[in-house]
Amino acid sequence: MINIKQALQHIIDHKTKPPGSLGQLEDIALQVGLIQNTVSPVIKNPSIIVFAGDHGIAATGLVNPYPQAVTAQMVLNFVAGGAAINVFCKQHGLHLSVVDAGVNFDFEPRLPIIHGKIAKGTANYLEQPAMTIAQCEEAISIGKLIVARMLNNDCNCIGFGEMGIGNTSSAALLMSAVMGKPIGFCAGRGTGVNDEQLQTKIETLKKVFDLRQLQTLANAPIQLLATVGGFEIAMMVGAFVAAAENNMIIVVDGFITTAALLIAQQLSPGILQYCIFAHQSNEQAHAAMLEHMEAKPLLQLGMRLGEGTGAALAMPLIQSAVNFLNQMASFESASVSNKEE
Ligand SMILES: O=C(O)c1ccc[n+]([C@@H]2O[C@H](COP(=O)([O-])O)[C@@H](O)[C@H]2O)c1
Ligand SMILES: Cc1cc2nc[nH]c2cc1C
Repeated sequence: MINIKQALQHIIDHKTKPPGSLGQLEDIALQVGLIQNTVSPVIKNPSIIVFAGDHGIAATGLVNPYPQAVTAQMVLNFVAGGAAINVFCKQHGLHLSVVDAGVNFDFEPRLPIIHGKIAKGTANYLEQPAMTIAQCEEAISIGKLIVARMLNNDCNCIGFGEMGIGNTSSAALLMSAVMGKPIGFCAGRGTGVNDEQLQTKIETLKKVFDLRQLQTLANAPIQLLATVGGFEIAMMVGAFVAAAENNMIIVVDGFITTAALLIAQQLSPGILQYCIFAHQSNEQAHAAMLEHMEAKPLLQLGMRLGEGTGAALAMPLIQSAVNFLNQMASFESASVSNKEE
């Protein structure tokens, strides 16, 4: 008896092309077939979710060049359809959901956003843990519920994105603790700090790392997340876990999203088999984080925007992988001569 993996590989290898000539698209076709346990997978209602949240540290101005208020302003921009992610979703026919995971702003209830606010931003982790364990667990639960709702709407492929001024700092701290790499290696320019601001960011985050004893939390994902994470990151962690539990395709965006996945991986060790890595962000430590996960990102466009923009751009490639698997002729069906085997 051949198993599903062998069956998929056989079909891929007998399409009218030299073996391996569709490169990474062949890996994606195999992976999606395995996720769905079928030789004819389908992508249904591909969607992007952008989780937004504010960070207490951002109000200090020590780690981020843009003011905290930009998080809420960008959420309103998402709602108005004016952000990069809106443009790409429209172009590629993707459904877009925007989640208020914890933005420091009172959005009108009638706005078309998912109101999942845990609090109006995290606490400043220079002073106290970013959130309580209860808040962290609540965020994870809401993330799971959001994915359950997408599943009910017949979606089986989600691109995960985020928006949160200051969240490259959370991501760097999570990376540093989980991967055991120094803060100076994990912290990057985010939205665009200059050399002097980068030094201040690194010094600040080093202080946080020591103060919060993050080296002791490398294998305590919930505590680590509560100590230096963000509400949008925690909600994304829950969403990742639920998506894997439900055999959905997880499309991972940039630096912050991948940091959330580092935590999700600790909670759900098999999660990577459901993950497709959309792109390598220009945030300098993203490459090392991807390497740590043995991930091969589809795109490298020098992007570092977030919002799920890389995930949105990767969706048509994933669709192409599924389409070639389902629609391309085989050597046999097209009567094309194959190499002698
Ligand atoms: O996705 C990425 O790789 C990425 C890299 C750098 C910055 N960002 C975005 O920029 C914001 C965080 O940057 P910062 O400098 O405020 O920490 C947040 O809204 C992210 O979506 C995103
Ligand atoms: C303008 C702006 C847009 C963003 N989108 C995601 N992060 C962002 C950060 C800024 C500053």
